[in-house]
Amino acid sequence: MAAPRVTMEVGNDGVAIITLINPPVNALAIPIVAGLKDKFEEATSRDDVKAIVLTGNGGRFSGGFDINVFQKVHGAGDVSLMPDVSVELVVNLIEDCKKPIVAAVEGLALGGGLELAMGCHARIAAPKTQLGLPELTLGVIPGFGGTQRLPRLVGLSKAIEMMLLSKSITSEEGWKLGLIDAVVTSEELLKVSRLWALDIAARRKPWIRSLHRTDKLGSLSEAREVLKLARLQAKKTAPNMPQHQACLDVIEEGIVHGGYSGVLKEAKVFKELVMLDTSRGLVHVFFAQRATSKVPNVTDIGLKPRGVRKVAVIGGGLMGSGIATAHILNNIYVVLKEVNSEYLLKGIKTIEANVRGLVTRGKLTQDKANNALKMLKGVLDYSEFKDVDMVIEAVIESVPLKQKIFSELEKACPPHCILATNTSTIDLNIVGEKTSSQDRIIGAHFFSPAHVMPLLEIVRTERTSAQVILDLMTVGKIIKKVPVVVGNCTGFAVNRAFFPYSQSARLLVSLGVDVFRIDSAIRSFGLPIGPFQLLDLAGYGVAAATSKEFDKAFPDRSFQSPLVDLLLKSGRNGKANGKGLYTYEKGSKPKPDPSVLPIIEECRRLSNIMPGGKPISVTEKEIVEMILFPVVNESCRVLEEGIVVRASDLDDASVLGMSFPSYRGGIVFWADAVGANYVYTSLKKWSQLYGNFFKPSRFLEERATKGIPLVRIIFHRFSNIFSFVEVFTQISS
Ligand SMILES: C[C@H](O)CC(=O)SCCNC(=O)CCNC(=O)[C@H](O)C(C)(C)COP(=O)(O)OP(=O)(O)OC[C@H]1O[C@@H](n2cnc3c(N)ncnc32)[C@H](O)[C@@H]1OP(=O)(O)O
Repeated sequence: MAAPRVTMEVGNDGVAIITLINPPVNALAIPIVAGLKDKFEEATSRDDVKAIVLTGNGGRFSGGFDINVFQKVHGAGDVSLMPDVSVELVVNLIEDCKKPIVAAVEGLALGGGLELAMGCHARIAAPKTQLGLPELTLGVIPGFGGTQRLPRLVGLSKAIEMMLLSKSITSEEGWKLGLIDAVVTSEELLKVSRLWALDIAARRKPWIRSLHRTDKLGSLSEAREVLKLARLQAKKTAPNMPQHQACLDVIEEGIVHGGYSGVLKEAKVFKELVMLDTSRGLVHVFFAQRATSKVPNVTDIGLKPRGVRKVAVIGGGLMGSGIATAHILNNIYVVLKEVNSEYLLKGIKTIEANVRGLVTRGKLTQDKANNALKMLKGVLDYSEFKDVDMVIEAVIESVPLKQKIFSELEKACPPHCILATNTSTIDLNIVGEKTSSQDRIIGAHFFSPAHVMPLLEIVRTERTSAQVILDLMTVGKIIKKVPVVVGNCTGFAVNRAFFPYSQSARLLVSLGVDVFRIDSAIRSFGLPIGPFQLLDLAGYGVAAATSKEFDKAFPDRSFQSPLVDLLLKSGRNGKANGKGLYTYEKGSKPKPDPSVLPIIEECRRLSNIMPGGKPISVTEKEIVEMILFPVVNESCRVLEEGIVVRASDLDDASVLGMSFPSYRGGIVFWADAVGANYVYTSLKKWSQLYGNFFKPSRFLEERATKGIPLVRIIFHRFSNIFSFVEVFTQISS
């Protein structure tokens, strides 16, 4: 790939076109920033240049500052690696330039990209260009003057919404708001921008420095009211993230003391935020998410994805209807098969309700909803299966039933058809045992609700073909999931790594710790709900069934708690029957139910593991660690067995599938931040006190004693199996 560079061409009309070239998104890498400074200095000093147009190569203006530099800053712990762009380039060389500068924006202008454009004296955009300041998703605030210029261009409330929610808008909306001066076709973009720049030079169009504007900010008291509301909202929605309040403080500085003062404070606060763990975690997740689309021997061997136009879903229960919904919403034709018309009707009704729910929440237009529902057909036999490209089986977890279905599918479907199962526990080799199509059998493990949750675990066996894996990855992206390819084992990657999560919570209860205190500690750590509220939500029947699978697979480290059986015996089944550990009333938050306390006492009596018969005394921090370190321990086994391609895949999957807080970077990244040795010594201590459940794995012990971070693994695939070699050099995850 050619080195990132900035070019300049001066036309006969006296307009210098400065172009960013750094595919694929023209990220503002260090050489680009240096190149921009050079070119703007040159254009300013040349007598033959009357005006300047700034644009991006390849149909994309810029995806913002190069996020790789953040990783370098984090690795080196040295914030001075960040170049001075805000004052030196955007204020001095662009906004205060004595020649007019117009940004010609196409495709996308995000983060630093949009900030450069806002420093220009006008912005012309191609249709449907994506405009936004998503820096808060990386744990920082806009750092090239965006916190100051965006409110001055679109108004305070809209700017706050765009920054705090990292919400981008189109160029058409930008034009209505005043962020964009004109929307023109892609073909006309450069021509119109040149003329616009010349018009500014000749004073036929206004020469506007955004930072100097105040007309859209409203009065000081109005602005303070807007900021106050935004602070309250951010406190609720982003309690553990400092960048939201910091962003509002910096905006306020500019309103009270002027834009330039705001720019200076912004630069200072940016540098503080980029060094925090929040930014480290979020930047890690950004790259982790992109890394999942690179699977050795699948995506790097020249295969082309085959189109998937028609999908059959077998089973119209909660999972099957969610899966069908996800496909029809993305224009993939779905045949839903059920065993009788009653179940089929129920499945179709659930899908309709899913789609209607999105319309009610404003996430889908009525038109799109109607079109989506036209992509669905219910059937009771296999006659429609003769031309399907993929089948996803989503029936109950019964081995004989699944085996029967897959041998029927082999006859009913064309030979190219992908045969996928949504099982969450059963070994895929067993599912496909009665077929001779093992190369087409694959796991498509969705998380409930399947049309909402972003993770798709793609489970491969030793025999699944690379083409089938690639095809499912491609469909996954079309239906807006993040596909993570994992190996075949009980629970696959996410449920396997997190099976100790609920077990350790139940173990703590048996040791005398309060159920609701446990949930509250986990919520404060950053998960949306605690393990017991999750138990209520999943239902105790499901919990009992999955526990059995894990007890069977990992008897050496499974904790048998009587709690779920006792709850079931008392007529409770969680949220589903309105009777759980919490009480559920329409319109109010779940409340702890004091009437469960005798059941919990009985559970402790039966477990009989409290040392000396007395409840153990633990801090909130210890509660979190005693629940999550066993998850880290199991994650180590998942890494050692090569169930994931790379450690960061497990980070990504933990964030998307288990709602592990993204600002902590995912389960493995967090464990490394805490320190493998600390995790190991804690688990060792607890295993001596409370038994084998906490016993550190071989992999963790080795990492901890050798001082190697858990993340440092490179996987190679030999024949069709993952295995790994350790490396002792730093690699990017
Ligand atoms: C000081 C400033 O205020 C600070 C900043 O500007 S911070 C940066 C703010 N910008 C952002 O957050 C945008 C981040 N990027 C994105 O959201 C998306 O990549 C996008 C919408 C630009 C493009 O999406 P899409 O077409 O799906 O491509 P996607 O796979 O995400 O990215 C393509 C490649 O570009 C890279 N990339 C995208 N934006 C990048 C950036 N700002 N810096 C470095 N690399 C970037 C990705 O890592 C990926 O690399 P890979 O192919 O090696 O994996």
